[in-house]
Amino acid sequence: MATTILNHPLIDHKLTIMRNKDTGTKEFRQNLDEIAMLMAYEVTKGLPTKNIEVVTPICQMTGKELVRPIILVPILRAGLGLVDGFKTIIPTAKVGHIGMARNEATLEPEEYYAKFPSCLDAADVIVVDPMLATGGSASAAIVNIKKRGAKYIKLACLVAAPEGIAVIERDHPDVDLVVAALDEKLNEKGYIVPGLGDAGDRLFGTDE
Ligand SMILES: O=P(O)(O)OC[C@H]1O[C@H](OP(=O)(O)OP(=O)(O)O)[C@H](O)[C@@H]1O
Ligand SMILES: O=c1cc[nH]c(=O)[nH]1
Ligand SMILES: [Mg+2]
Repeated sequence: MATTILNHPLIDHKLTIMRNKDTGTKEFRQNLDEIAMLMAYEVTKGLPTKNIEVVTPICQMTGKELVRPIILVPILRAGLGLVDGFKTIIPTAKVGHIGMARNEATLEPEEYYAKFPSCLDAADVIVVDPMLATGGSASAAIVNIKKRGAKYIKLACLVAAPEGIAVIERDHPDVDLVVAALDEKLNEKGYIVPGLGDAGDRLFGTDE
C-alpha cells in the first residue's frame, strides 16, 4: 500500500486560494468542491476492475467494470466539503458518515456519530477529510470503520502534516493514502503549518 502526494498544478492553484486568510466561505467551498473532483479522479486510479463482455454498435468486445461498489465516508464535519465533488465524479457512490471531533485540549479524537450503508464490508471505501494533522481523527475513524467490517479502504486528504502521514502509515499499512499537498509541520496547538486554518470552521462559517 502507498502514500501519494499529488502536487497537481490545478489543485495547488485552487488550494492557494483556500489557504488565503481573506478567502470567504463561498470561495473556500467552491475551490474545495473543485479540488474534490480532481482528487476523486486520482484516488480511484488503482481501483480493481473485471472484464465484462459488451456489444458496441460495431462488434462484441471485452470491456471493464468496477469489481466493488464505492462508499464515500466523510469525517464530519469538514469531510462533508469533499462529498459533492466526489459524487459528481462517482454518482453511484453510497455515502457513510462518521463524526470525529478533536478535543482541542488533548487533541484526542472522539466519535460522536456513525451511519453506514450495509455493504461496507464488500465495498471500496474512500474516507475523505481535508485535514490530516496529528492523524488521530483519521486513524481512529479507520479503526472504527474496520471494526464495522470495511476491508478495502483508501484515505484522501487535502493538506497533511508529516506527523499525520506517519501515523496512518504506522496504524494502517493496508490503507492507500492520497494527499494533495504535504505541509511543513504542526504548531503547538496541533494546527498544520502553513495549512489553511480550521477547515470545518472556514467551511461552515463557525469561525468566531
Ligand atoms: O489529524 P487530527 O489532529 O486529528 O486533526 C484533523 C481533524 O481536525 C479537523 O476536524 P475537527 O476536529 O476540527 O472537527 P470539525 O471538522 O467538526 O471542525 C479535520 O477536519 C480533521 O478531522
Ligand atoms: O490545521 C488544522 C488541523 C486540524 N484541523 C484543521 O481543521 N486544521
Ligand atoms: Mg474543526
